[in-house]
Amino acid sequence: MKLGALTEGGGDAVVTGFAIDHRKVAPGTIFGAFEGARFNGEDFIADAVKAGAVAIVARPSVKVEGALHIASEAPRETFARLAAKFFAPFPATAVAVTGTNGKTSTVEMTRQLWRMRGFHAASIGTLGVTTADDTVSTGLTTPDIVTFLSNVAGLAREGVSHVAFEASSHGLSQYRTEGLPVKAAAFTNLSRDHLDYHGDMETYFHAKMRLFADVLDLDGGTAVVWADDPNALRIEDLARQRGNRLVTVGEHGSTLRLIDREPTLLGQGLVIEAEGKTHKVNLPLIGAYQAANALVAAGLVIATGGDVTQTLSDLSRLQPVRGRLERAVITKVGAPVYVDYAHTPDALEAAIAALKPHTQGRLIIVFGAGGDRDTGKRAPMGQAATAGADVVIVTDDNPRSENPAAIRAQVLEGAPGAIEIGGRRDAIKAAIDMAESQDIVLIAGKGHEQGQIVGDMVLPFDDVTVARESAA
Ligand SMILES: CC(=O)N[C@H]1[C@@H](OP(=O)(O)OP(=O)(O)OC[C@H]2O[C@@H](n3ccc(=O)[nH]c3=O)[C@H](O)[C@@H]2O)O[C@H](CO)[C@@H](O)[C@@H]1O[C@H](C)C(=O)N[C@@H](C)C(=O)N[C@H](CCC(=O)O)C(=O)O
Ligand SMILES: Nc1ncnc2c1ncn2[C@@H]1O[C@H](COP(=O)(O)OP(=O)(O)OP(=O)(O)O)[C@@H](O)[C@H]1O
Ligand SMILES: N[C@H](CCC[C@H](N)C(=O)O)C(=O)O
Ligand SMILES: [Mg+2]
Repeated sequence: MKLGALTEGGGDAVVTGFAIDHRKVAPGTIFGAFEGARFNGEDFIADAVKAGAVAIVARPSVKVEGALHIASEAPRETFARLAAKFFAPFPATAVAVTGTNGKTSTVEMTRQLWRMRGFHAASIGTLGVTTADDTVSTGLTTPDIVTFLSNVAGLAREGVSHVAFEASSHGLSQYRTEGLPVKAAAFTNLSRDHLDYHGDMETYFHAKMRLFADVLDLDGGTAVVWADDPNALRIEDLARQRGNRLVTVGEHGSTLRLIDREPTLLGQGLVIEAEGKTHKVNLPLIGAYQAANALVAAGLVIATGGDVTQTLSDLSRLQPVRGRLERAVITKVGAPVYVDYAHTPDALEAAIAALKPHTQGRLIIVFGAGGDRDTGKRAPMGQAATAGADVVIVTDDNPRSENPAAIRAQVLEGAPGAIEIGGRRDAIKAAIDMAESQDIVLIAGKGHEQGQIVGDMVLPFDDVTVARESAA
């Protein structure tokens, strides 16, 4: 592609790719120079030009020599728009999910529901890029803009027509998922997380709102809203103002109204009112939170043309999502051990509430909090665990650069009297050894993760495997 086809005054120079890291610049690359949290990309402009960059997207005040300066007050946004032109075409149907908890589950369920209708579908998020054939990890929930757009374009080349992606608040505030038409955008919920990055809840909420204010298609786009969240009305108002269609789901929903939910042995029976009819669904997953995510996923499928009755009936064939209330093993005495990715106070509450109706004895929880992330959520996580579980074991999550004992102490502030066992393997073993036949063990915080981040090292660690080894 010629630079002139992307931007005015670009001329005949050939564009070969896009990069936001100067170390990835090759001859013909357009380099995006952004101010970040740790570095200022503008410091690497000269190096990028030396490496062959043909154009630099940067603020107007910045000096660029030897390449075209594409000046913009919002360089991340401009870069995303140009990169999207370069990487297009994309799958015809793209939808995005934001919210504090439930994004991964919802995009995965959406992918499954589309697949049941015979579409070539994919999802992108914390679990990586998932298609019917495999899952490829990207490292982040919302990859950087170049990885994201090239992945989505690659999916289109493979014949994928439907893609559902997670839009994390970090990703939204850094314009990591812009540029492709988004036909429907979903909001799952808002609760405390990531205040280390966003500062306060209102700023955090506004980062998420960007999905509905800027990213969702203006023409014909649909906002899908979990109507039982206290912030739902703010999203609904915005969607109405912009003239977007609305699909609302939940007890307060009007498109899919949840009338009843009864836990069964292996799942739950849902009664849903839609289009004036009552539908009964046997969802093969436990927990109110999984019902919520399944309904949001159904909302996205309906928003992109799915038939209401068919979509609701397909919910009974959903497969579990990796690391979300995944039953890892049943101990020798008969206690089931679940692994869940709850790493916020609200998620812990939801995971505990999901297991409570299935527990005849005690609920034993093992969890910790990640290092180098929101420290203010630690004590509330301790509180949520103590309020809901009968036995609380506080252990390590991913300490990263922090002192693990100090993280545990902050969690324990909210969980006085809890048992403290630093090593995650020892903690899981202790919980499993302690469990009697009627008890349930919940190992929370790491879900599908395959490693424990300690300092700069990633040590192999999988909660499911460790639980199985401990129960053997
Ligand atoms: C805080 C945060 O989100 N940081 C991400 C962000 O960094 P940043 O823009 O602040 O970048 P920076 O490192 O300060 O560098 C500034 C610019 O200089 C460039 N650079 C930097 C160094 C160099 O030698 N050359 C160079 O060109 C960088 O590529 C960047 O464009 O952009 C980088 C490139 O895409 C990401 O790698 C980085 O993720 C870090 C590693 C991270 O840990 N992110 C986590 C917190 C995150 O994003 N998490 C969310 C999860 C949320 C959820 O699911 O709840 C996610 O979406 O994964
Ligand atoms: N709708 C929900 N309401 C409350 N808690 C939920 C909900 N969905 C999921 N959770 C909790 O959050 C955990 C993470 O779920 P999931 O991975 O789907 O969320 P996510 O938004 O993708 O998280 P992340 O921000 O880490 O990417 C689950 O294991 C569960 O404990
Ligand atoms: N996407 C989440 C993952 C948290 C997982 C937890 N195990 C931790 O390390 O804190 C985040 O970046 O906050
Ligand atoms: Mg996720």
